[in-house]
Amino acid sequence: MQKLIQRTETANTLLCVGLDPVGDDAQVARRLAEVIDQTSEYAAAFKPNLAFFLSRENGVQLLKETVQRIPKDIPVILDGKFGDIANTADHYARFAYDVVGADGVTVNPYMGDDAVRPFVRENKLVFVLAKTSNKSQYSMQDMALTRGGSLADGVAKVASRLDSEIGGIGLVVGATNAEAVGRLRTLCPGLWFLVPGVGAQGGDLQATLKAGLRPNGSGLLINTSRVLWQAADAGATARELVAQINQFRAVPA
Ligand SMILES: O=C(O)c1cc(=O)[nH]c(=O)n1[C@@H]1O[C@H](COP(=O)(O)O)[C@@H](O)[C@H]1O
Repeated sequence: MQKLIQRTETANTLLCVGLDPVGDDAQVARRLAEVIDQTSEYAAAFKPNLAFFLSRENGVQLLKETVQRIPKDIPVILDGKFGDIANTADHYARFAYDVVGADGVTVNPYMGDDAVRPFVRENKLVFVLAKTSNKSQYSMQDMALTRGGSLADGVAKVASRLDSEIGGIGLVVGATNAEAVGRLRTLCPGLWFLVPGVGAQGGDLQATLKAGLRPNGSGLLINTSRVLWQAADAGATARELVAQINQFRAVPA
């Protein structure tokens, strides 16, 4: 968390550069290097999505090389949406942190908090899926709990409790539903939110920032992946996104 806060403050950015590489192997290695080098200056974090690496031969090697190329002061969140019993989760955690060298992960909390705990380590970030950006998320995440609120609200409460107990927990909240961003911000005033869905999925950047920024102008990591991968000039696109985001942030005291 310290690394993330330090990076967002030093570089004055909340942009998370998503790395979802598509193309043939030679193209992909070249393009990954290009996107990382061009966007580093503007990146608060990088988020490689594991699926896009595992879908190719030598994907783990490519992922390791990708993480090694990222400047050491920028946190890397491995988006694996991991979620299994603690014994198995421990192996996913070893993969993410010890093999790949990530600073954080995304975790699916469906199996309960013992599926999340193995990812908590000193200086690591664990982003728990709460209200996702996809179209059919509501069929699960809006389900009413007998104790009140929705399943997404319940996840937010568990995440808050875990964070105060062991620290290092954030939420994944899609930018496609600004109202939900605001609701979860009310439930979890202090947590960092990883927010995908801006760009290719059509999320409303302005409404998301308005609903989710903490009063100090931080607390959100705005992710975009395809937009940067496909950009003719990824650096200029990242710079423009940071400028748009910073317009809505409170001026630091
Ligand atoms: O956990 C995620 O990062 C995630 C959660 C979510 O609710 N929605 C979502 O799109 N994502 C991921 O964020 C990235 C979005 O990519 P773009 O739509 O291309 O910006 C992909 O890697 C998704 O897997």
